[in-house]
Amino acid sequence: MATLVLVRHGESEWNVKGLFTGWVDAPLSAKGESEARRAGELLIEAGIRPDVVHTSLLNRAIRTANLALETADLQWLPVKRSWRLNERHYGALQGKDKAQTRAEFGDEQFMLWRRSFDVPPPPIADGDEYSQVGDARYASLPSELMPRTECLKDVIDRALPYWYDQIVTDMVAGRVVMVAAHGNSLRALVKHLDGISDEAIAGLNIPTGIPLVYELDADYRPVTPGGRYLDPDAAKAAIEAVANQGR
Ligand SMILES: O=C(O)[C@@H](CO)OP(=O)(O)O
Repeated sequence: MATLVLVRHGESEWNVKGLFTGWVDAPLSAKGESEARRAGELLIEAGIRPDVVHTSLLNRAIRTANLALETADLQWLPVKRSWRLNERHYGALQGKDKAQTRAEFGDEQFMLWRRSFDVPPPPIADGDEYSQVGDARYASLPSELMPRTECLKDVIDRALPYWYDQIVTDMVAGRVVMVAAHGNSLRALVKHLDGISDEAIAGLNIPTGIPLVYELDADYRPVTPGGRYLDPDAAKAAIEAVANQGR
């Protein structure tokens, strides 16, 4: 049996402002930092000690992992990072206010962009102030792999190679793996793990900063579908809050 810990980064300053974030490198809010430390405490309380950590290339996930590991006295753990764990690229919506977008385009379009499986927002222009083209952290990414927008299906397509090549490989080697990533990149992994349909995935939201633990069988499938949040009550309330963003 393998143990996998998924942690969405703590609340970011752009979560507070209600802005579409995507690949924009928004920092954690003060509350997000304490959520990240709490994630470390929850790991200690649950007696879970990761052997290796995977993060995206975005500071909010990196800092969440750092703060959780510092709290759990595990700063020495090996860490691997990849753009493949980044948040979904939100295209031309990056930097836009969620409530204003909903008011302008209506509920249906807003939710299609936010939660549908295969409808991406319009692409972002390379010269846009919120484009990541030219960002040094993606310098080794071939232009054809650099997203200008993504739907959840695109995120699954770019995250699964990393899942199989890096995360599963670590688990095959007997390591407890922690992944610090994002609302939509974790939705992609959870969809794969739990075999959630393209329709049902629209209803799945991931709360910030609360570790979600999966025990996986020999085929790296969940023993208990949905895994378990280490603080289920806090997770329930936080899931509601994510679902209601922009309202
Ligand atoms: O803005 C974003 O990048 C994401 C996560 O914060 O938002 P949403 O939950 O609307 O997909």
